[in-house]
Amino acid sequence: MLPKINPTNTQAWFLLKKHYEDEMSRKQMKDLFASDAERFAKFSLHLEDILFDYSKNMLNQKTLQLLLQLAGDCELKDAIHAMFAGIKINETEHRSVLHTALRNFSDTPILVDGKDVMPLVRKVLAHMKSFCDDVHTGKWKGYSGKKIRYIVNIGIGGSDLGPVMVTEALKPYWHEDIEAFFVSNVDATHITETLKKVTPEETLFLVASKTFTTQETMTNAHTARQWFLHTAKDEAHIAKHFVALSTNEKEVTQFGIDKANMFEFWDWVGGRYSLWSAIGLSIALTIGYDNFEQLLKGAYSVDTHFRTAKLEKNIPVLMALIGIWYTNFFGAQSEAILPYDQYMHRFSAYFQQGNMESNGKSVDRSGNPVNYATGPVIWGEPGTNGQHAFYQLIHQGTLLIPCDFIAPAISHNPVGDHHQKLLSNFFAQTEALMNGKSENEVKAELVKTGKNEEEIKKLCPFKIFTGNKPTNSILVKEITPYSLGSLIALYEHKIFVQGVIWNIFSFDQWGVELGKQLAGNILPELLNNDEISSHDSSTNGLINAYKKLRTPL
Ligand SMILES: O=P(O)(O)OC[C@H]1O[C@](O)(CO)[C@@H](O)[C@@H]1O
Repeated sequence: MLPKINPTNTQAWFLLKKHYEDEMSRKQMKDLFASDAERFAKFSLHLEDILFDYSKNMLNQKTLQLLLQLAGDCELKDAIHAMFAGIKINETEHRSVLHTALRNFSDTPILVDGKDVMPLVRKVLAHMKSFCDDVHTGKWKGYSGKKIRYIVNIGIGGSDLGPVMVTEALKPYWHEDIEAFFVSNVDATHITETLKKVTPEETLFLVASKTFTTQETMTNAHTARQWFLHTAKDEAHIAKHFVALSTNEKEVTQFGIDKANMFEFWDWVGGRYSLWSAIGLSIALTIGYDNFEQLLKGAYSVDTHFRTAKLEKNIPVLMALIGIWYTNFFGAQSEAILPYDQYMHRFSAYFQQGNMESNGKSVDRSGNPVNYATGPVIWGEPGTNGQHAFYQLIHQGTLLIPCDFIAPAISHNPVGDHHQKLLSNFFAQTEALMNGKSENEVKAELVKTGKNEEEIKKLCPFKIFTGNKPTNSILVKEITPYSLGSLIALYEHKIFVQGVIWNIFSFDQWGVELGKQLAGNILPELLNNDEISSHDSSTNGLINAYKKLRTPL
């Protein structure tokens, strides 16, 4: 069990508030740099090929010491131990939280209800490996004897976003004979457009759903099945073209997928933490099993760091505490994740679910409403595109938006000076966000352009940058399966630490249920043209207008 401590009742919270009000709310980050030549060395950490620079934040040693005290007051170390030990910290669903077991390369057993889960984990990994080998070598053939060329993963949320993000981020590692597609939206356009690109004889559908009851996934899977049978005719051929990645054997067999073609995982794997499980089969098929294993190993290395490093040297802990500092003391409401790597273009979308489904909660672990802010809005786009879209607001808007900048030192596409240009923008942005541009600097610049005094006075306010905008910089040698695994695990553990301190349950997602329930009520109402009056006037009005509009002219 996790402790039930209201963080605002801790001594650390009180001291942090005072520290913010008396000291840090008035500090300029550039002064912190000017007064300490060692600031970068003091506030940055290395973990293998990853450099985490958190020096461009509104913090000093005292801030860190108080944030670490907060972690102590909220019994973070015990919570970390509880998660890794398989204690049922997902209390509202009475489940362990063990995505870390899926990438546990040690010999340590991990017990759930007194039973070691590691033999099961290894068994499924071995099944995934032999299946990948069979598909890649052509031993596994489609019904007409052709090799599998296309993988279509049908899933949504965690059963889609993780595999999409990882396969996109690792495109340079794709198996040369395999092309992967991902279908998630219940909008028929998604499956229709995908099916145009593949052939029934050469396609393997992976129906990825923890529950195997998710409306979007089941609808798309049935449509794919029909499309397949339209050409293949014989239902017996389904066994060669449909496999299931799920925890729900009963539903899988009911759908018509042979138990032998089911890759199992377990209720202690959260949907948004499931890419390491059988849900990662699309990843393993696309980049090869060995690369998938490297992804797991990169995450395992971070797990070890997270479990064993002192809190003050612990990167995910620091990432989490810095986030809490801005959310709860500066009033920041969102955080941007900005990868300067085009392949990582779905990284922020992936952690949008990771963070927001985990920590978008307003009831604490005792069931009471919280009296403090919890998870912020997470968003972002790859650099440099974002610079020409929304950075204006980050630089000069009224909202404080802490940003994470992420980039590889080595590009997979070393063409001309593209990568130097890309990284010059990364470094320039974090510098500009921190330093800003003062009135004197703006005036001096305008004088140089030959503007007169009146013009300068008029223009000056618009050209000032206050600076003091916080950023973390994460530099990675190269985006490889291993380093990507590490990066993902860093963010996963950040989310965990924040949930512990905010005294919320990070591993359930009751907030997605109501919409699903109501859609279930509304769907039958859309199947006829009767006028509806059972809802509020807006919902009735919209449904009735839709029924009129859909009638062909
Ligand atoms: O894998 P499943 O059971 O289809 O669920 C898909 C997604 O739906 C949710 O349960 C709710 O959106 C997510 O947590 C999950 O990743």
